[in-house]
Amino acid sequence: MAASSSIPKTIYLGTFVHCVSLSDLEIGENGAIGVDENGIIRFVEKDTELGHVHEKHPDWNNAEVIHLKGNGFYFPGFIDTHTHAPQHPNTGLFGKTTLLDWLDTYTFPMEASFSDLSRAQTIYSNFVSRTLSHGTTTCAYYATVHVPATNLLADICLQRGQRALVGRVCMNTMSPEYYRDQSIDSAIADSKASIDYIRSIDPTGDIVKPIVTPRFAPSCTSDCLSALGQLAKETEAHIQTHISENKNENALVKELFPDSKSYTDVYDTAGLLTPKTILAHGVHLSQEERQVIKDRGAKISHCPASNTAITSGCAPIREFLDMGLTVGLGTDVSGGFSPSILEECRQAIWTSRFRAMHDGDEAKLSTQEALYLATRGGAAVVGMEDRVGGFEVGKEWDAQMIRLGEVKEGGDREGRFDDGPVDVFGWESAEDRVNKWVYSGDDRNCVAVWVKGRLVHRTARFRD
Ligand SMILES: O=c1[nH]c(=O)c2nc[nH]c2[nH]1
Ligand SMILES: [Zn+2]
Repeated sequence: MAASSSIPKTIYLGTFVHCVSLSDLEIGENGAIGVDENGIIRFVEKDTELGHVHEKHPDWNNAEVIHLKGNGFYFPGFIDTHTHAPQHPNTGLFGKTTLLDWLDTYTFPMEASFSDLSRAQTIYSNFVSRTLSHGTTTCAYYATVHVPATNLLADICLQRGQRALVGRVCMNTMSPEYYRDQSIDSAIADSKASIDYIRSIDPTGDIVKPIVTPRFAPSCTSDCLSALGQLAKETEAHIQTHISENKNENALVKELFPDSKSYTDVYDTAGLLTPKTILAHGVHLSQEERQVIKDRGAKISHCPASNTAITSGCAPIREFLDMGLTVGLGTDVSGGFSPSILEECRQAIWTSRFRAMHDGDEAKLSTQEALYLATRGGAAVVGMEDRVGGFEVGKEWDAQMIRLGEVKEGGDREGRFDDGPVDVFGWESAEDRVNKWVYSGDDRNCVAVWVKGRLVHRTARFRD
């Protein structure tokens, strides 16, 4: 169960930055946001001061007040739409592998070791802390095939207050003997057991929810995929899987499913493409496949760091956005080499520029667009667009407090760099400060994080 925490009614004062559309960032200086005891935003005031707020909202006179000092700003919590918590110890370990040999060399041995619950406890609690410290307030997690360890990951997220979709991984074929589901019946029973457990610890699904997780088409027989589609339907659960990440993988899918029209068709036939489905990668999807995904209302998790690290390719995100697909960002640890969605924003921007070198300048993603994918786009991918992703009355307070380094006139750092890598000299506009953060900020700049009004991470610079 979640540690019971009473949240004081709080007024947050300072600069607020969020995306109002794919291409527009709103920067409100001298703002005030009132968050009630349930973590719901009750008012948003622009260009104001505390006295005026108290005059306008007299029943908030006793509310706690948090002033954001210096040159920082509040930003919505990041949403990681695809990552693998058990692969955290392998972060940065991929050598020159590509997907299929990477799985055999690094991934399966690490995931298999999660039969040991104390190991799972160490790695999962570390990874949840790590992602929170980077401002990730919601995460769609792959766990492993093990029910106890998967349930433990859900326990940890609930206890720490991070919103999470937690999935027991299904893989009944083409996987090592030491790490696979032994039958379709046992795979479905184990997934059902994990779904039931996660719903028992958080019946409202406010913080943790289950997600049906076929690893990817080559790891599951078509009967297993169909049984998982049926399970998702019966339990009204979310679904996550990988699709069209790598060319060798696509060739394998063609060989394993000769009667299917395409990779997308394999999932469609199994009933796995729904409005609650998250498809990671999609680098090599044909136009027809993209249209089927759109027609089914399924969503795309763009994982650019992973796509580059294991040399899968550069996903055509501009084309996806132009045709109206819903897209968010995923760190895809440990194909991806960082747990940070801020890093993923940069990688999405770089990848779009590599596409632009062939496709023309329209392919480029702007800073604003990357931030949109990291927040509102991600919220839509995980089905929480009415609750999180921006600062509006009625939304929940999932936010990070960003503080940047301040260079004092004539001052020297004297060896102190704990305020992060971004130096602000004082003449920068608020928009400049956001850009400096996106291109060179890191977790040292994320000094506090809230989920549904609860403080879930803080550093020494919060309130110093
Ligand atoms: O990026 C990936 N990570 C994985 O663990 C995986 N399994 C199948 N396909 C995958 N792709
Ligand atoms: Zn993945």
